[in-house]
Amino acid sequence: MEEIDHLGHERSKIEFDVEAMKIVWAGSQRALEVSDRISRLVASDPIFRKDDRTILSRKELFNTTLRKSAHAWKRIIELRLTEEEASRLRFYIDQPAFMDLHWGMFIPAIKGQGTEEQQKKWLPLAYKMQIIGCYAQTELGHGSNVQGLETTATFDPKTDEFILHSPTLTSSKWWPGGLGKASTHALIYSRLITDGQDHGVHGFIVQLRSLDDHLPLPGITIGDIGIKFGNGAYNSMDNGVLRFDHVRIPRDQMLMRVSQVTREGKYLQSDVPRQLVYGTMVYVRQTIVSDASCALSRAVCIATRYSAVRRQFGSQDGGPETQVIDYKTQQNRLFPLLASAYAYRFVGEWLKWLYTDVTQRLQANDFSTLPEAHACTAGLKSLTTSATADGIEECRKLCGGHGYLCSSGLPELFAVYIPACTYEGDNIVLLLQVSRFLMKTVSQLGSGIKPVGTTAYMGQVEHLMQCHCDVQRAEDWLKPSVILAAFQARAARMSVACAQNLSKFSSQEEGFAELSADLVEAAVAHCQLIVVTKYIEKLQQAIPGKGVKEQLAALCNIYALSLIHKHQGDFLANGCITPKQASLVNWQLRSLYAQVRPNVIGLVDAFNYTDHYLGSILGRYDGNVYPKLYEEAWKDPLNDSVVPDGYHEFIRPMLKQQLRTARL
Ligand SMILES: CCCCC/C=C/C(=O)SCCNC(=O)CCNC(=O)[C@H](O)C(C)(C)COP(=O)(O)OP(=O)(O)OC[C@H]1O[C@@H](n2cnc3c(N)ncnc32)[C@H](O)[C@@H]1OP(=O)(O)O
Ligand SMILES: Cc1cc2nc3c(=O)[nH]c(=O)nc-3n(C[C@H](O)[C@H](O)[C@H](O)COP(=O)(O)OP(=O)(O)OC[C@H]3O[C@@H](n4cnc5c(N)ncnc54)[C@H](O)[C@@H]3O)c2cc1C
Repeated sequence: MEEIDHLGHERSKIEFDVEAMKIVWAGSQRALEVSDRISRLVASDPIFRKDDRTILSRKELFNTTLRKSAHAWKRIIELRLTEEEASRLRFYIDQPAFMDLHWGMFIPAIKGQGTEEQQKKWLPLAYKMQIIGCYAQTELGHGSNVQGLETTATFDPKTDEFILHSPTLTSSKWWPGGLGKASTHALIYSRLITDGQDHGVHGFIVQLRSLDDHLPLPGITIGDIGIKFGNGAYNSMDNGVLRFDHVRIPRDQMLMRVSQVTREGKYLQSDVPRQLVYGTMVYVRQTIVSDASCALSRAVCIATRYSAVRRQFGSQDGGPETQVIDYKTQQNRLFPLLASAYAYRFVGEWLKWLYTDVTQRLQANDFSTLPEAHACTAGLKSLTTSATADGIEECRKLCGGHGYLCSSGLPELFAVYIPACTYEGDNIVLLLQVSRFLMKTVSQLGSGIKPVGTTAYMGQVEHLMQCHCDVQRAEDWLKPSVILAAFQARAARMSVACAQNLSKFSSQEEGFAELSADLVEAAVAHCQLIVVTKYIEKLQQAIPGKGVKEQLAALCNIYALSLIHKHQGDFLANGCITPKQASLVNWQLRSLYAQVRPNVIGLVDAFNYTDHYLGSILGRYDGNVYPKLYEEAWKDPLNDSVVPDGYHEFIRPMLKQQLRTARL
């Protein structure tokens, strides 16, 4: 039977080159080719099916994680996939698994904090999957406060070993992904004690389970922490609990790039900053920003396609009803999310560059950009994950009732995504780190230290404190210089106001505690400025393809102006814009929505997601929603029998009881 493209009419209206946009989204022609090939490979392999996830029991679900991971590894070897291809393969399999932590944290931690010798010993084993590693930092009692961790690693000079111990219940490691059932090894973050002295938290490679029978090694208690939010979803991951009872490991299993313990038990601190022990978190936070663009684009793709298929009200003379995507309220909720997905893509690309740059500098013992890298990764991780989590939920609502069905793909996406607001640093805790960095920058303004990088705008603080927004007509809001000036003035004024208020407290600490809500808002304003700036810089590059740059520019304006609208309280209260200018923002937004409306299906097609990856009937490429929803309903196990199990036990006696009561 010939397949009908129910979105064909929409696709015929597209005014730009979708294939060229796919390259922009993927990052390069080669990245697109890899992504396209690997996503199809996954989609065509029955072992990677995922449509049954929500009805599997926890054990069955975890079993599919093991099966999929083993099969993926087999395919990686058979097809001799590169590291990039293998990482795309895991991405498109789209099932949280211990492998994510092995490749995403265990290996990067050894690379970042291990000496050359340690890397030579451990990395080949990890690359060949001869050991499986996880990242065990968080404890039952402490997650955000890393300095509060309680696990101890006490050096025993007699045997040249560390003794790992969990002295309290709250020191139990709690949460690490892959720890519960799969990992053989872990990177354990624990307090280093030598000669009775506590040197704070350091990383140690510890074997947890036998490589022969997978049983925990002596002194180790280990298990899964239990079922988490949402059916299926993150429950494919074995987040674990772990306790040590005086477990001994050789001295050379402490990661020694930042500091060392000698054979004699002497603690040596090299001249690299101690914060490098936190380096893996910086690396992962950077990847989480790009991941946010993936999760948000996925939800937006589903909501956009479905909004073009769905019709409700507005039928005249028997004609078709209105596509819900044509309601201005739908556009006002959906199009800023589409724009955010693109914005996060570009800021994610830039952050990757920043991270590579800081890593190269660190190799050369240049630590000058580390504080900025920490602030940017922490802040952008926080900003993008919070907005993405909210955005996925908004997309569910944009799909009306059907969005609540698991077959829409949105409930599972939401459940899997939301912990991103918590893991790798609670979003508020991370924003407070950004505000600390901003307050330091403001305090140094008069000292001759010139702010650089993402805080360079603070160098013009005097101008930014009193400048006026140059908007007379709605179209003036399309000028990048006008948008940037407004965002810079808002960010600078909010930071300066916080700094001035902080100075009224007797101690910095007390001021920070009291003003933390304002400080968080100032940090958000700064991070939004970074995203807007990086998007505008992206548009200054050559971008080939008919109409591609125009669409990206329209989305950039939607991103920036919808933020001004949403946060107009900030912009107005700080005098960055006038009420008249705020209302012109809305006029301009409506006109931008009209400009992108014919192109939105093309803009989500450019994500190049297969139906398998999207995992959504509402978001199907062909828009054939209703027959497939109808078909899917019958697959539910409840429909295996016409009369439900339990009818004779529960329903029938109740009905008969009612009959008797009615007769009385
Ligand atoms: C593949 C995805 C799957 C994800 C699976 C999830 C995995 C995980 O969740 S792993 C566990 C992640 N845990 C966290 O993210 C914990 C969050 N907490 C922290 O990162 C830190 O404890 C802190 C940053 C919130 C505070 O650290 P603390 O040592 O108490 O630092 P201070 O606030 O006193 O700051 C001291 C100084 O250090 C700077 N700094 C802090 N972190 C970093 C860093 N990562 N890199 C560079 N610099 C850092 C901080 O800015 C301070 O600087 P100064 O103000 O100049 O003194
Ligand atoms: C799905 C998932 C996977 C995870 N995977 C791993 C893993 O692989 N390895 C690992 O080590 N850990 C992992 N974690 C743990 C994770 O990193 C921590 O949960 C996270 O860092 C938050 O710490 P917490 O749980 O201690 O939160 P808490 O700090 O207890 O936060 C509770 C509340 O207190 C607030 N709060 C805390 N401190 C402050 C402050 N100073 N000022 C203002 N408000 C504050 C927070 O904003 C939050 O609202 C995972 C967590 C989850 C949910």
